[in-house]
Amino acid sequence: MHILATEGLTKRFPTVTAVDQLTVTVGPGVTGLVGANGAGKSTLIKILLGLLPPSGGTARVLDLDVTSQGAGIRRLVGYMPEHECLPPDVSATELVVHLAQMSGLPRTAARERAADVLRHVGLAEERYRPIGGYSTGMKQRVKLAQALVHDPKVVFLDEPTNGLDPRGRDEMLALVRRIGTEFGISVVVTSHLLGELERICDHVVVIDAGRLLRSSAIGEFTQSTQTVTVEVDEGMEALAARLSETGHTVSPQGRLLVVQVRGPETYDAVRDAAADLDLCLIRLEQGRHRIEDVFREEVAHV
Ligand SMILES: Nc1ncnc2c1ncn2[C@@H]1O[C@H](COP(=O)(O)OP(=O)(O)OP(=O)(O)O)[C@@H](O)[C@H]1O
Repeated sequence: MHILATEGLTKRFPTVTAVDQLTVTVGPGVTGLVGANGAGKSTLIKILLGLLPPSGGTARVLDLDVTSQGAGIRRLVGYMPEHECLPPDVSATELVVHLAQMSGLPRTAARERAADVLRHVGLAEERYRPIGGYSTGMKQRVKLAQALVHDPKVVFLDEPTNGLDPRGRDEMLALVRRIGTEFGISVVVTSHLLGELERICDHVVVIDAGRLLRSSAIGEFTQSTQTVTVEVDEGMEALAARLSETGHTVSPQGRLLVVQVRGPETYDAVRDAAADLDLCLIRLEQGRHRIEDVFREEVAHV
């Protein structure tokens, strides 16, 4: 079953079309929703939660319609909003227990469940202190805990690494990945940093100015642009010429030669060319374009 499916989904604000004829489906697992600031990620999430009515098109989450079944969707989906929205004068425990009760759990179960999720997100003793004194990283964890407390099937995490330092980012990304793998909850996570999502997602959806740019499994993203880096002690020009003759695209980078991989035969071609030319092959290293490079190329072609 699809986690979500949209068809021609559109959201117009008075001066901007934030989501523009978006047709996309997302399956289970960890999915990254990538786009620059203002691309329409938050607007899309709010529509999917049934919090913002679309101007056109349709969207379903867990097979529920966003315009008529929003409450049903919010029972099954957890939401971590982008911006800070936490009350400063209550503790994380008080807030998360309260929200667990709001979602329908009796008090004892709510307390147990809140303690569990706060532990999972890495908030220990500090959970009893008022949130106003927390660091940004701790506040992000509280937002994540409240998204998980009603045991959702899916969570929408809007820029969970926002405002975090590099270590905080790494920890948050690892946590997001664990939610998808160990907890078995499907995740839709947004970021404007493509490199981040590459590390933790199974699937990536790229949007630009509200339009779908690409939706594919992480492997497909990088496979089509695979390269191999070759280093020889000398004779790089001759090797480059020979590989070009066999139809390969090569580009010298300093002492290295980067060859576009067309298939397994590319590795044979490099080996054979080096042997024919009697070159000493020092390095043959598989490289992949990062999603960021793929994204740049696709934007350039739009
Ligand atoms: N309530 C609103 N009224 C008018 N315009 C809005 C509203 N909400 C969003 N927008 C506009 O819609 C566009 C998409 O905004 P959105 O917040 O969805 O982007 P985003 O990809 O989440 O970016 P960011 O990460 O910066 O939040 C932007 O141009 C924004 O200014």
